[in-house]
Amino acid sequence: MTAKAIHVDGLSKYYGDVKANEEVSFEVETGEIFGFLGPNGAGKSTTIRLLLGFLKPDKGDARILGYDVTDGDALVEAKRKVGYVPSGSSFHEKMTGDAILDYFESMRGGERRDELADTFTPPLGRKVGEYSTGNKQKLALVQAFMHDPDLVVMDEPTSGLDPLVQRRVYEFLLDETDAGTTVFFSSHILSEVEKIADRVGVIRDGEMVGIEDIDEVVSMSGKVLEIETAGRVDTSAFEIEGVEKVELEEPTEGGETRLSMVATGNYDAVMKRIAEQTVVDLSVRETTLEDLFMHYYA
Ligand SMILES: Nc1ncnc2c1ncn2[C@@H]1O[C@H](COP(=O)(O)OP(=O)(O)OP(=O)(O)O)[C@@H](O)[C@H]1O
Repeated sequence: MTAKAIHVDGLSKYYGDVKANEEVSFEVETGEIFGFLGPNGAGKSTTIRLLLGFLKPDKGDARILGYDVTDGDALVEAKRKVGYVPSGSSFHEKMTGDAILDYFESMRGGERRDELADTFTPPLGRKVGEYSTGNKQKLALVQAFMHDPDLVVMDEPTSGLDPLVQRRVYEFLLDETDAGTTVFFSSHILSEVEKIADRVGVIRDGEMVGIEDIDEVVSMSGKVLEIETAGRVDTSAFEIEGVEKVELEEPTEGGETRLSMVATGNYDAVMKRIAEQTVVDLSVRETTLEDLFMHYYA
């Protein structure tokens, strides 16, 4: 049986009294994009640093590409096949981008260096101290992929990038995973995870609170309906099978009532019930990870 790209079982890490990770378990399949989602301080960077062997776990197992990250020799082997984009890359400020890439190339190869420099265009001839945050991030991406790794672990990879470059990164990652590379990335941006990930793990207070398939999340959660009606409506009007989270705002001074709900099917019954009202405004949208996020964090 081939090893999972990432295998984490019961991983726990404490900084003194501070719980950073507790009993975190998940697996990432080869070729998938796994989004690791949570707000600031949830424990994402700690998991990533444990995965790359920068920190030792207090408890639990972590394997990347089948290699035990707590075994020094295995970790060295693994790192030849793994790329890493740290959070807020901290390259040596006095070195040029080219010199930094030379250094990484000497350690583990760089057969894709030129191609990636063309894709992300960091100003390689300049010293990193003169780089903008976005340029540092571009250099980090070239560095992480230039040895053609099997697995790339990224801590908030698109922070500091403008929307156009972000899009280029998303397209690049999707192409890479089509070609068999596995991508694990952390984010606190829900729309980003939703755009590119196959699955998402949600971390809260150091604990994994949910692992969901993106397609299932979207199809399971149905449509969000927001309605504004003239006059009062009671939430009981929408006590219909397949309608959930009916919320009512206080009527405005003009007497309009705003209602929102999530419909997971049975749309005909919902629409008929809506048609009984005097509808001033109506919007329908797919549920997003934002809604999922609220589900876990509310
Ligand atoms: N070196 C450290 N010493 C003490 N506490 C730490 C240390 N590093 C992280 N923590 C704490 O551990 C918890 C998890 O932090 P971590 O950086 O892993 O979260 P994160 O989800 O990556 O957050 P962010 O999105 O802000 O980077 C937080 O409470 C944080 O304050």
